[in-house]
Amino acid sequence: MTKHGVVLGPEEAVVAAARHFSFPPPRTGREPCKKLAAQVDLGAAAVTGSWLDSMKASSPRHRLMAPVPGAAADAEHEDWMERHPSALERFDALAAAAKGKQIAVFLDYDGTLSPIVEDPDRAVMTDEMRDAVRGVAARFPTAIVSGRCRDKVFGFVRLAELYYAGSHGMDIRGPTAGADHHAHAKEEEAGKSNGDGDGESVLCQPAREFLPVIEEVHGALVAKVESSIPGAKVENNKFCLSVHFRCVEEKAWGALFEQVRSVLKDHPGLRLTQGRKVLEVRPMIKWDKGKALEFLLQSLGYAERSDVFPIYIGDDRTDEDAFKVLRSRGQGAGILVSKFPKDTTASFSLREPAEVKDFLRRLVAHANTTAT
Ligand SMILES: O=P(O)(O)OC[C@H]1O[C@H](O[C@H]2O[C@H](CO)[C@@H](O)[C@H](O)[C@H]2O)[C@H](O)[C@@H](O)[C@@H]1O
Repeated sequence: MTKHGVVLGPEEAVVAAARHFSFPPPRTGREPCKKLAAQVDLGAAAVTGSWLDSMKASSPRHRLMAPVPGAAADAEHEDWMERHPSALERFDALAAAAKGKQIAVFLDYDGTLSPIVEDPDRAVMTDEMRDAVRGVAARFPTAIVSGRCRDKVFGFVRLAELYYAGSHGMDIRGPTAGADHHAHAKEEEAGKSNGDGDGESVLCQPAREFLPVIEEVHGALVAKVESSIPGAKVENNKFCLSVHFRCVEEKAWGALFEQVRSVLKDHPGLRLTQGRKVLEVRPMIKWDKGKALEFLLQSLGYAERSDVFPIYIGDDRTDEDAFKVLRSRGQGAGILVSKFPKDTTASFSLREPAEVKDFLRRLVAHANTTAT
């Protein structure tokens, strides 16, 4: 067995059974949260009002569910936690479900490995979190799957042994150092490499042809939105763009949306989606974090295997595409990072990045005690 063929340990199914916990938690049909599409097509929902509602709902202050007072809110939260239990509290059950299987770990960045902050350029990761991710990567194939430009997220994480899927999975690259579990990926690379001129080998860039239009729209958005809406910030994520409104007064959100829409109306090849206080401009291709997850599983040689246990941890609507892939494969565990009840396909929850760090450490500790 390679050091990554670690088998997670024994017995905990008994504990899970004692708690009447099924894995993954079933859909009950009583999910009360307001339905929020992970991605909303601009053309289909080109009504400022509905976008504004959606933009407000991306703020915890506005919550994602109809507001309910006091005790009712507590009951609602409890009900949500029952359907999306803490991955830390149910760690033993999770480990039991992974027993004998090859674990692979997929991690979103913002809101998962680093706390959400006002300035996107300052969303740094702590050294403790880096150590935890390093520990996981030494045990299991590990990938960062982020909306950020790949270089930028690498700049934050700085671990060469990981896979990186930047630009919402539209820019995937394998490890540049220190891993022995990448034989399959290397083979894939030979067939699919798509050099980007920087001398690095790239595994997958399905939106390459959109680079010029993304550049053009970036310039137009900076000129139009940043200059007229105080606090707005346009971030170039290479194959997609982020228009941040975290620091924009709420009364200007409608104007910001209208300006973005006016720039995009001349570019039917692009679509608009939404994240946490951010509008995301993306190529109109069928590619998202879920596709990136499938691509990575395929590259690792895991796609057809039933003894694989992918763990995906993310906090945002765009991570739902990956959670859905796990649900439809009936494999692994999706873990949503959120303090608030949200409509999600994830099976488990963690409250914040600090809990993600604890979970990753626990995963490694457990692997260390059960490794043969
Ligand atoms: O997929 P992710 O790694 O979660 O990236 C999604 C977006 O994250 C960043 O924006 C978010 O985090 C910022 C820093 O905490 C925050 O200021 C912003 O409001 C959030 O939306 C990043 O800046 C975007 O480019 C990513 O698309």
